[in-house]
Amino acid sequence: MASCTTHAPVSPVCASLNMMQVRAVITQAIANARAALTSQKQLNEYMFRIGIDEPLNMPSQTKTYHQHYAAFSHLNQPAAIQVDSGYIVQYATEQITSQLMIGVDELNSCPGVQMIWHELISPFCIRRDAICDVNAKYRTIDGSCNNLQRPLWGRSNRPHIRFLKPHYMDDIGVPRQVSVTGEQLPSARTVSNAIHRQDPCCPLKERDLSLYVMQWGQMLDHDLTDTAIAKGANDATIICCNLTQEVLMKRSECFPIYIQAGDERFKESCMNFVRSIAGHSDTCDMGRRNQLNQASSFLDSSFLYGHNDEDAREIRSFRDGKLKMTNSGLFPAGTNDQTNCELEGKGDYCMKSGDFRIHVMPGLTAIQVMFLREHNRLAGVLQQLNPTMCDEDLYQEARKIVMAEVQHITYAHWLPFVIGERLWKQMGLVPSPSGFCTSYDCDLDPTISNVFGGAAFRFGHTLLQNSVLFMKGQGFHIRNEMGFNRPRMIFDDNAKGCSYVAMGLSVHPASRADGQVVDSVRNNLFLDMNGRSFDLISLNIQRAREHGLPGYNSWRKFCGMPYAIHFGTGPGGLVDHNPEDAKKLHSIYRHPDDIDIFAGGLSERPVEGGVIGPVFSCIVGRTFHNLKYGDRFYYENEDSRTGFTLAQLNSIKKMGLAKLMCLHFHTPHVQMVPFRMPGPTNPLVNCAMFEDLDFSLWKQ
Ligand code: HEM
Ligand SMILES: [Ca+2]
Repeated sequence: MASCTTHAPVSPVCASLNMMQVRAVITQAIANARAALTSQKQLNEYMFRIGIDEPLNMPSQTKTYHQHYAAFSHLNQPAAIQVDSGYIVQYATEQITSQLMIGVDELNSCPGVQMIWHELISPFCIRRDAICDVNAKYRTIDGSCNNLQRPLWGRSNRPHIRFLKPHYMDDIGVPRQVSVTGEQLPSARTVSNAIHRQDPCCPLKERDLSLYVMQWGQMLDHDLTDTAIAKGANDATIICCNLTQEVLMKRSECFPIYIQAGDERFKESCMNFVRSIAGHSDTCDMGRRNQLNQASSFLDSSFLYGHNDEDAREIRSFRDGKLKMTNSGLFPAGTNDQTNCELEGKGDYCMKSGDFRIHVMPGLTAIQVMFLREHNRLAGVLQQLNPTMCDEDLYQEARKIVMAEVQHITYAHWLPFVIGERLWKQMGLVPSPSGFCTSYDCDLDPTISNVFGGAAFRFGHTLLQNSVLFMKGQGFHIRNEMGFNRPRMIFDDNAKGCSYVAMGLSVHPASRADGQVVDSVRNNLFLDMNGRSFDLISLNIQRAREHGLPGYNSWRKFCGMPYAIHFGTGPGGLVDHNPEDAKKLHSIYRHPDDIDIFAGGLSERPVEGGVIGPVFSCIVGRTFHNLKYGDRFYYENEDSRTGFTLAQLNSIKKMGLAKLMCLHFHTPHVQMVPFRMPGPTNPLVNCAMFEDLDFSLWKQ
């Protein structure tokens, strides 16, 4: 008689395994991983003690370029506690697969192996979980419980998702370093020099787009991604250069960038590069290395409100629904961190906002301040209308409106300039002109993908100019190097500096999106008093390799485009590149399969009306699709508990960046579309002409 229970057939590999032996191998691998972790920590402490690793510096000291980098790449507490478990899971996975000589996917398909693994790893595993209030009216801070069936989707401090299986040399976690021909890949710096060097003449301007397109992009990036990077003892910067080969081999988080002799900028042969920490899955499965995103994946203005509860609490005033704000309308100093910026003048301090990277460029600080002011304005008006509303409700309602404004400006106004109108429409990203447009699909995972943060959304680096346009008086240019992590410009003239920086963005053309990147970040990133600096583009290329991101050709296939089998621009080749760029790629790569995703993607011809090429547009478009359709709180969704009323929504849809600039940057007029340069088709308009929200609709 046939049995009613059906068992999945056990694969021949699983059936051939001796479970006693498997248990012994796993036990030993975990023990080895723990021992390796201990010796890593001892080595880190030693390197710190003997002064090789660089400590976080004191506020009064001038920063080195490493300390500037450290000020930008912060490890949050909720990520820091996962470092050890991530290390153990990854190290043990490597050992088990090599000992048993069986691939990780096959091992994971054996129920017996899985059972033993989970039993033995559980004491070292930090399992993630979330308890949801299904009736909650508002988003959580960390993004948990957005999807009520999968409450962890999109939460902060989880690994990225992968659109494609990673490409590691050992299939588990060793970065790609070898060409498909078997030779070494060109160094990331060599690629940067060959493909991304700025034409010495001048960064040509991008059509008529203003630098606001760039700045809005970085703000979005800081809403969506913040990859955790490994730190040494006491949060020191791990140093990977000038070490003996023996020590370097022992520092598993090191992946330094080799610089060829005769480099146009760097005399030394090594650029420091530290790997992102290994993050494990929610249940600590055996698996390939993946990286942790400290940001909440949703487009939820977490750059302002914080990606975790601790940060969110620190920036709230807990009075009248407002965020903490100084009399000059700036963020106040954090309670215990003055290391994330460089103090240059009397009264300078490092501001505390929802995202740690607020100071990296003054334009970013200004746009964050704009939303701080907007939040407090909204909370104030809501309180006037509804005097009995408590702090919590005022905070949440104001936050809900700010999040909707950011989503609206992003989807309705910013995206078409980036991915072009055709794709914007094709991918269903256009908000409806008025009314609801409910689009929620609970099966869509909105978690940010590795390739988005690790490569595609870094496209903004090509839009940068070499200077900040400071609109004090007639306005003047200040080199970017004077602005990295330095809030001085913002504090200038009793904090009016913030408006001078912000207004400069709207009248400063973006650099052309041609794959070339200005020297201020490609040669002089975080330039310090010793004349030392980084190349941001080398970091991007190396980062993608160390995250295991497959090469450009694999992403062409992912996007439904034909593989390039030669370096020509005709059929079967690099059909989305100009001949000069294809030639540059040919000059350094041995095979089209070797082309790094950042280099290949950024050097594509932009799609019509956009600033990025077809591959990056496909990845960015798909991400914003997931962020719209996979977000239960997306602003256009009709939901009587969590959404807006029809009239409120229509009022929000009339808001734009121009109005926000008028409200918060002391200006009498702004051009219609601040993402474009002012001109005959985009004239300056008196601020009184821009509509504000109809607040009567929020009277309860
Ligand atoms: C304003 C000047 C900017 C500076 C100084 C800057 C600097 C940096 C640095 C130092 C990193 C980390 C590199 C690494 O080690 O992997 C980074 C990452 C990144 N940048 Fe920029 N950036 C700027 C503008 C932008 C813009 C305009 C965009 C997008 C439109 C952007 C998107 C990104 C993304 C997506 C990442 C990866 C973030 C993560 O996953 O942690 N950046 N940037
Ligand atoms: Ca977010």
